[in-house]
Amino acid sequence: MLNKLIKSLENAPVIMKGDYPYFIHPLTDGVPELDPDIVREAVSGIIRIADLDVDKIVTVEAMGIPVATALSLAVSIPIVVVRKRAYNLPNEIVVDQQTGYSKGKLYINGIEKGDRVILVDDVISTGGTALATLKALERAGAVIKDFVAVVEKGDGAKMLREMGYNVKSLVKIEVSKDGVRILDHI
Ligand SMILES: O=P(O)(O)OC[C@H]1O[C@H](OP(=O)(O)OP(=O)(O)O)[C@H](O)[C@@H]1O
Ligand code: HPA
Repeated sequence: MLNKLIKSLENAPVIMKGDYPYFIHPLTDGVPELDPDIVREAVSGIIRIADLDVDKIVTVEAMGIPVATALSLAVSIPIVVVRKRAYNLPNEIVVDQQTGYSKGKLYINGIEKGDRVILVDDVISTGGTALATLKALERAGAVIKDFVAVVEKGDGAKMLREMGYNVKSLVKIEVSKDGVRILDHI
């Protein structure tokens, strides 16, 4: 079911960002080109495992957007994009984001108290982005029904599960300077 996604992950090049082994893949980088079949596989997988009894799909710019958009089209649920720039609207929520290779701020608008949401992202790695986003969603009063990452790399998902969050993924991988290894998939 995830044939093309898995094959493409196995063949993904890895570059070092300092000490951080970074895999480059069409779904997580838009590079070199994103085969629509891979997006379809990801969306079918999410629909298979996710709780989609929600009012809004939340994703994080930039590379959560392609998969969240395709999911939104398939299930007719609107998207809220967590942005990396301020709009200074009333009630905008600002949180710090840290990944394995970058630091910044995330800005959340468009979540009302009581909104039932699913968070969808292309990758979870250190869990820094997801944790910041989940905290912001809690501050906004959202009911977080589910969180699905297409690719799970490293220990971030485990950390969030230990904190009590419901974290799902389609493919679990190990990344080293020598390449990507598939550990598990749905
Ligand atoms: O679990 P973490 O270590 O936080 O990594 C996961 C995040 O990293 C990537 O985003 P990035 O901030 O690189 O931005 P991009 O989507 O614009 O590439 C990815 O889209 C996730 O949001
Ligand atoms: O290694 C990675 N590759 C692509 N996107 C990512 N987001 C976090 N880590 C990675």
